[in-house]
Amino acid sequence: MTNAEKVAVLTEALPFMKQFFGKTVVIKYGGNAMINAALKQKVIEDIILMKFTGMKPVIVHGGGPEITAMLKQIGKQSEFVSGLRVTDTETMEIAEMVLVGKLNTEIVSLLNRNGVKAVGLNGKDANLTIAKKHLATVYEGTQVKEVDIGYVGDVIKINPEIISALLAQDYIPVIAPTGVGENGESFNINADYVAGEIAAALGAEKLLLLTDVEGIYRDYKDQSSFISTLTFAEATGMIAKGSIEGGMVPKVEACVRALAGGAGKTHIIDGRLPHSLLLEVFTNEGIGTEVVKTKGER
Ligand SMILES: Nc1ncnc2c1ncn2[C@@H]1O[C@H](COP(=O)(O)OP(=O)(O)O)[C@@H](O)[C@H]1O
Ligand SMILES: CC(=O)N[C@@H](CCC(=O)OP(=O)(O)O)C(=O)O
Repeated sequence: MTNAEKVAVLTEALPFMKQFFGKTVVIKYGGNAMINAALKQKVIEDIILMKFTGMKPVIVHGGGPEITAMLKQIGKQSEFVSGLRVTDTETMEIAEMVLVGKLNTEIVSLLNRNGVKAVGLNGKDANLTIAKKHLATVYEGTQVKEVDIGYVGDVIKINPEIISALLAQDYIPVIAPTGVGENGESFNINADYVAGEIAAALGAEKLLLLTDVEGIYRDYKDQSSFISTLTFAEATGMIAKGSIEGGMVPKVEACVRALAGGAGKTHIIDGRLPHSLLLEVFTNEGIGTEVVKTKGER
């Protein structure tokens, strides 16, 4: 790279550094970018760079594949209904061990070893994520049924004071996707939903969801149908039509929820691409699919 090119990269980043200085950015970290060690290090580096350029990153992490692997080790098969893990008492215990005990502390430790101050939280800390039982919607022919899938939770309230207190003191909060019920019971919540609710509760400038595809496709089977900007209304329409399926549904719903709750902009980006966070935040083109209230904002 020539000196002129190096300067161009830095000057291109400057307006974004100004725009996001002091602003809260929620990052949902999961999927492939979390399993692969080399990618993990790059995500951590990006978050640290974002922090040192003045942003206030908040991390919400997943860990679905790791929960599945741990359940397999104890001889338990994972079962999903409408993309959500059927969670009996034993599964809940394992999910909490993996998400809170293992993955949350791993991410916190990686950040701390790289020069920032990170603090781990789960839904029970300071009553951060209040939840109630989620009933899964299942379609059988023309019939729609609601099914009890155990300790799977819907967020009913986020108490963001602990996050705000940590951000004010320069810490990076790292949040595991569990919730607490009215009787103190634990709930397993899809991490995308937790990220969407947290972005809404904080009125975050941005919600960035890392995934294992480039972004959203109008038709998932047709790679040329990639969409770079989608409005709130278009996204809701695509879910209703069934053009967004499986693991992408909670992501898009999380974007819609975050925007409805007051977040600025939301992005679904490719976690397989090294430094995808930096490319999204600090370049004119950005990457991935942005889901926005109305077209034309930046
Ligand atoms: N319209 C769509 N555009 C892009 N991906 C889609 C679409 N519909 C369904 N998908 C699926 O959603 C998946 C992303 O969800 P998931 O695998 O749960 O992500 P992660 O593990 O990163 O949280 C993609 O790999 C893809 O198979
Ligand atoms: C209810 C439910 O399905 N919870 C998820 C929580 C973890 C998660 O969401 O992890 P990813 O973001 O890596 O998929 C699960 O048990 O897998």
